Amino acid sequence: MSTGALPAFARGTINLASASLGARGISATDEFFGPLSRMLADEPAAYHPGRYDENGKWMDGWETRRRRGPGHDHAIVALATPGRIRGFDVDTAYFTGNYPTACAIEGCHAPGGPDEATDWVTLIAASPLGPSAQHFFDCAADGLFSHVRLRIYPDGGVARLRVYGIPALAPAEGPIDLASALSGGQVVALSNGHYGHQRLLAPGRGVNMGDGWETSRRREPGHEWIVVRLAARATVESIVVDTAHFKGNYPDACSVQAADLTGTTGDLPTLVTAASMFWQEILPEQKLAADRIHTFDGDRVKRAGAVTHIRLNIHPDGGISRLRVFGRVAEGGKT
Ligand SMILES: NC(=O)NC(NC(N)=O)C(=O)[O-]
Repeated sequence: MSTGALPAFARGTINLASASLGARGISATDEFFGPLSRMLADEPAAYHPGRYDENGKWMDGWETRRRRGPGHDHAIVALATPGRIRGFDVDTAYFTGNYPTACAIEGCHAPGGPDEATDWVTLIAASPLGPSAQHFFDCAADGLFSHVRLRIYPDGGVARLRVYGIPALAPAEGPIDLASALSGGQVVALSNGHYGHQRLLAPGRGVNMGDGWETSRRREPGHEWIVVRLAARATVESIVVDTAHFKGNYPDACSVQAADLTGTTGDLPTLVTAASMFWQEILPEQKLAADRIHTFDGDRVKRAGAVTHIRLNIHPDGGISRLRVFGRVAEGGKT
């Protein structure tokens, strides 16, 4: 089961198999005890001792029935976005008498969906699994993958599959959201993330107040901030700040700074944090309102040349559901 500690290969990646980022189960040989979709849930697997449904014990994951003949079960997952895969976590949390004895994983790049003619590449050769534990596998495969196929031998349950990778930046004619997690935008430092920050760059609108970045109440002078590495070096044209669901705790105002860190401090949080004190302001302080999408564009966003990082300041504290930073990729491209 999940301990929260991630291996080195997961650094700087996102979970490309995250349901809340858009990953989906495409097909499975069997889903008798637990549907494939449950294996992609973002939250750690749970166990409810007394919970049964019409098929048996309710288990938090994908679980097939006991095979009574040859063969093995497998399932195909469409990743949230195509990307480069760095590694996997095959988590058998709470599957103690019904975990598969081994798994293997293949990948393909088939944006329209795999079919009979699709070429699958082996990413993880058949490897043993144990009861109720995370199993980390690193993956050095080159190239982009849009789907993975998980094979389990011969049958059983997998609580969670996490696919750690780096999203590919899709080519675009006009401005794109360079902060989007699905393009490769990442939070690299922040002053306070007491109630979470992981969903600030997620696609779509927040479903509730837990779906964004929220600080604790600030009890001293100053303000809170968060630094985002953009998916590519780009010129910023507009900024969207969405306070969806933040009604009694939206920030009074926000401002944005930016910098081109190409070839400088990298993403070491302490260095980025110190340097960001002097970044140029591209959006001066703007008042915010509760539960609303704020679009800052035109002359309000100062043209600052190509930048790789932005810092969103919120005055003095509060919650932001989503941040979008629209711009055009500059010469030199991906950060
Ligand atoms: N106690 C169980 O979990 N049994 C069975 N599984 C479910 N989910 O009921 C099985 O055969 O693996």
